Amino acid sequence: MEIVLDHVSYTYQAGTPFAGDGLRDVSVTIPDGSYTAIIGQTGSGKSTLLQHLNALLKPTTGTVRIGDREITPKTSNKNLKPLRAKVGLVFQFAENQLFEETVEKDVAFGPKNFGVPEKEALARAHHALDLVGISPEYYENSPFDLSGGQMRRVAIAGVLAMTPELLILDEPTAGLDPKGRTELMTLFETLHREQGIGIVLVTHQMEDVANYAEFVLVMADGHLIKQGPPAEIFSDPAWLAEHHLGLPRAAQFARELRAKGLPLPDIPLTEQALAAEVLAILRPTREADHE
Ligand SMILES: Nc1ncnc2c1ncn2[C@@H]1O[C@H](COP(=O)(O)OP(=O)(O)OP(=O)(O)O)[C@@H](O)[C@H]1O
Repeated sequence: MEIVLDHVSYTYQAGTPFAGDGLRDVSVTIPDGSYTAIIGQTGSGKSTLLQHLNALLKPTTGTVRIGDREITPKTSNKNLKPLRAKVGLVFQFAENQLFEETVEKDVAFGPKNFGVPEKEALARAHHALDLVGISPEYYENSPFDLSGGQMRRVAIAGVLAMTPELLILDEPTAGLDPKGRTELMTLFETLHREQGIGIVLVTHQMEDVANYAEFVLVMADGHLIKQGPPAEIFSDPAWLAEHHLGLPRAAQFARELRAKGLPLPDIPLTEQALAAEVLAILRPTREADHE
């Protein structure tokens, strides 16, 4: 599902002395089925932008088109439910939204609330739990007895049980350990690749941008200040630093190696790509040593 923002601005508490701009004149297209990352320093408008992608917030001015639905400042809140099922939003610390007595009930709640018959809702819940790696032995447990990482997975299963076309993720791995982070990011990548689910990811982790995103939006002070593929976004470290952003570790390391004289042809963004480039340089040298 394509999403198009056309000159969208959003003001929190508009018309009060506490009014503050969340978004300022943002125009952007998020292509159908893409994997898009949104980066920017704290308070730059990333979460505000995300909430426009499933009409949780409506623009103060401008329009948002989500698939074939147009959302304007005047759009009524009625009939937005089907849209929110198609565009699943995983909030920061999603586990805080768990509330049911059992894991199974929590995940089935969304589809049931949407009028899906009990049996099908449970089948969807089981499928979603399987996708996130929660095995049947946990179905009858209270979600609150699980580990933090498992709770997060159950909350994500709740969103997946709605069979969304697009998954919006607000720092989904915040607070998880490295193994939990990798597992979740791999899950999203698999959903994207194998099921064609579009992903919009807000992250402060430049490695995740380099490893997974096809397209990047950079926010600053409510404005969209740059957009493009990761290689383009990460091509100017000085510009990134100006906006309190950094390079992925592999790119930083590659620059240091190059400064020390290693003739790297490109600045790779991922550890895998860096390893391949370094090996390609070392291999002929090693072969020569053996002759
Ligand atoms: N509920 C609110 N009421 C008033 N102002 C808000 C509210 N939520 C956000 N803002 C303001 O809107 C601007 C954008 O905030 P937003 O949360 O979208 O930024 P962000 O880039 O997601 O930040 P972070 O990385 O910390 O999550 C900030 O100036 C923020 O203070």
